[in-house]
Amino acid sequence: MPVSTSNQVTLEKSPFYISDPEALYRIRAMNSSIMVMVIVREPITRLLSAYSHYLSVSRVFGKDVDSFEKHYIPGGKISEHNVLKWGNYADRMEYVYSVFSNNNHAFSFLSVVIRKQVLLLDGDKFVSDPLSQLRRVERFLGIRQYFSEEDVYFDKRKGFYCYKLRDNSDTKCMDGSKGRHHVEVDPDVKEKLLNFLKPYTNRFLELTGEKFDWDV
Ligand SMILES: Nc1ncnc2c1ncn2[C@@H]1O[C@H](COP(=O)(O)OS(=O)(=O)O)[C@@H](OP(=O)(O)O)[C@H]1O
Repeated sequence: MPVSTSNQVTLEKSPFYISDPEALYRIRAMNSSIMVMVIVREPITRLLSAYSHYLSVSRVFGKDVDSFEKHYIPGGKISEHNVLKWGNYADRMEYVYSVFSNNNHAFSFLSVVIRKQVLLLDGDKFVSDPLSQLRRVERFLGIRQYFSEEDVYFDKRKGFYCYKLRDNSDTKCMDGSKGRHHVEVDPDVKEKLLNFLKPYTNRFLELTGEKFDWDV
């Protein structure tokens, strides 16, 4: 974690914090006022993202790769392990809320916990309208509004928004491991996965009280 002074806010990120309950308890023990931001994506997009990661890692190690369908639905039967590992946020949010509410009745205190210490960001909006989510981050952290239309532009080559540096005319996009190509998914396969995930997705929406522009 970078060193910071008392008038600075330190940010630290890892995709593993919310999936590892032990890490969450250790974070809370270190500083119980820590604020947690979780970026969430539409369930199929999340599975596609995890699949793109699996493809690139497998290629580095020269391993054979399964198709998207075979990876998540081997032999026509959904791989609960693979799908739930990458597509189920309900369990993870339950950990986050229970650790940060510091009591055995996490859910009666949920609204307070969400408002004060846990922010859910919409990862799909982060792609289409990054400023909307950056504003939410600024408000949540209680820092002055910094980002504006001047700071971002849509980079046609990257296919994503990129950043304009303020101190010179340079630009910065996220590196090649961010915004990887997503394979096309057969609509029937998509429907099968969404149906399987439906109870988990509904539980997640109920748990968080958030609204997303997804098909559930
Ligand atoms: N501006 C911009 N440029 C590139 N990528 C963008 C951008 N905004 C959001 N995204 C989405 O961020 C996804 C990668 O996020 P993370 O780095 O948090 O994921 S992880 O830490 O690697 O798990 C990445 O997911 P994948 O497309 O699956 O790679 C992107 O969809």
